[in-house]
Amino acid sequence: MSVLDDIIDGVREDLTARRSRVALEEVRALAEQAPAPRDAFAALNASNSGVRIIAEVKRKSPSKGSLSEIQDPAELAAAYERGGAAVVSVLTEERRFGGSLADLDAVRASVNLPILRKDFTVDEYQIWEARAHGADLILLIVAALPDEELRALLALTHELGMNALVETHTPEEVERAVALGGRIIGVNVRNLKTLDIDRSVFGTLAGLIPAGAVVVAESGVRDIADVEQFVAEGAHAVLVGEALVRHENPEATVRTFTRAGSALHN
Ligand SMILES: O=P(O)(O)OC[C@@H](O)[C@@H](O)c1c[nH]c2ccccc12
Repeated sequence: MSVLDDIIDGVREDLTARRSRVALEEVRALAEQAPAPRDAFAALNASNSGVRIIAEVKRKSPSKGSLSEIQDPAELAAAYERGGAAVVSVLTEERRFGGSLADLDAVRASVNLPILRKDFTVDEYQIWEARAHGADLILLIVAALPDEELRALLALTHELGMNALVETHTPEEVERAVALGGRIIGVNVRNLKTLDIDRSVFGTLAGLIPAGAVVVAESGVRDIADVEQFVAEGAHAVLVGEALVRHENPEATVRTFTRAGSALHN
């Protein structure tokens, strides 16, 4: 069984437990009362300067264990916003990433930016839940689900006025993401089946994504040189977790990364 399959099994179990506490109808009612979603596509698409940074609140990971003792996700997210992040990503998966919906709530209350609820989305319940907790963008991992299910989840996302970051790792997955109508397409340079990083995957796959889509490079950014490289290879936005949560000054790091692309891009 791959790491991805294993993570998804845990996600489904946790989902069953949440669903028995809060019924889908209740979550839908909360989603309908939530303030209107922010336009994450527009936030990521503005292309007149620099690279957009999607700054992630990430406590731990299956490959590295604990990354940082994040005492206050709200304060971290506020630092990302001050540094010029375009979107804040909040990992809500609990077992492997140590996240929660409480982290999402804390971040929603502290920033004005669009928020990505970063989780292994396998069920429409999670999309209603994301909206109920104020998220504007959700993650759909192409490797995790067959096309019919992805299509239904993407349709619900758009119906609720949200956007999806459609994540790929192979040329076939990019083809599927494009055929499904993904407007924000991510290339994760980490293979979720093995957890190995291969930064060269980004350049190979970015060229397969048609104009009009927002192209996001995900994972493996260590420093400004990595950001520059992804931008030179066609990234409009770069999603960064570990390098920010480990840094003593996340605000300054986001600011530096944001400027990294401006000389190169268009
Ligand atoms: O910490 P990093 O290497 O900067 O990576 C961030 C982000 O890309 C990574 O957290 C991620 C990308 N796709 C995912 C899917 C699920 C969970 C996590 C992820």
